[in-house]
Amino acid sequence: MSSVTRPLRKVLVSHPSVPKAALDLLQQRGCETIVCESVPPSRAEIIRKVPGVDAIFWAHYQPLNGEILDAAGKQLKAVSTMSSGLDYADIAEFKRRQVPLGHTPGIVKNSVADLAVGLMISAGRHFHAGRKEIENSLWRTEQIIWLMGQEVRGSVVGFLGFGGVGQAIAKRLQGWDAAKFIYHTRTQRENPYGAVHVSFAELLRESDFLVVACPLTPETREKFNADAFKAMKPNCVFVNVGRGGIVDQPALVNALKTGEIAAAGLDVMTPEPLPANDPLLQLPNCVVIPHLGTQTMQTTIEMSLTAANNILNALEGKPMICPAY
Ligand SMILES: O=C(O)C(=O)CO
Repeated sequence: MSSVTRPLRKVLVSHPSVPKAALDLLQQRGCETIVCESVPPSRAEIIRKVPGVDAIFWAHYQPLNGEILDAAGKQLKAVSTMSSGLDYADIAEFKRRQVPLGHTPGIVKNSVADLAVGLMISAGRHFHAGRKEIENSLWRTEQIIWLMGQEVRGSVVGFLGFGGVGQAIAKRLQGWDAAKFIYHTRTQRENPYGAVHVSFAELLRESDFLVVACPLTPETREKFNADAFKAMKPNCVFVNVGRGGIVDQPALVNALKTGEIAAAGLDVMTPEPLPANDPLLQLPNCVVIPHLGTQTMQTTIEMSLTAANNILNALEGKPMICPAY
């Protein structure tokens, strides 16, 4: 009996640190992986290596657009990112050319939600300001009222966006005795957490913690502007694990300086990387971390496997696990 060997399908992998598990999976399922070596990824290297590939494993946050699709060629059958957010991808261009595009939202929600809860507590209880007081020999043992924070117990926890990440945060906060969960999204979301759909104005007015857990879109860009911060409670702890562009950052700096809000915890900001002399870093009431949402090996490996499976499914004519459109 003669066996027919399928030609190897070529997959360009845009970064050399993609977990081996994903490369092994692609190779075991009949793909040749062409791995770009440059760190940070070099567009020139990608453009040089991408012509003629069947699929692209896009493992970094540079623009993923018509330029890359043109360089790849018309035989391209699948692209998957290794991220939840797709603000750097020209989805309209993928739709127009009917190139399947995948991403990894379901996986990231757990590690991002863990981090969001960490930011709620570290910002709400003044970890950064407290550390600075120690460094400046200003630990006030003589004071009773000093670095007073916001507890989750009895608080209204509000969410802009209540998809996978927002609901994973609410799940983690079950049992923390929040007064209620409220959220603002375009449409109401059935949810087991008793979270109530409210207008954006109510979200601003009522939240003691306000967590941004939505993607950056034309609708959400700079949604948190000077007017929004003015409408928030002075004790409000603002947390952003969505995207920096959802916030007018100078307005946030002003709100934190003037006490319009109490504190902020940011995993995302503008720009990334944030320059070491950025005003955000001067604020004692702002916890800033360098976009660590998915920085655990467990989640990174799972994201890479989901991206590989998105690609394999599309190459085998099946729907992607997490299609972007
Ligand atoms: O997966 C993403 O898009 C993230 O930004 C996780 O933090």
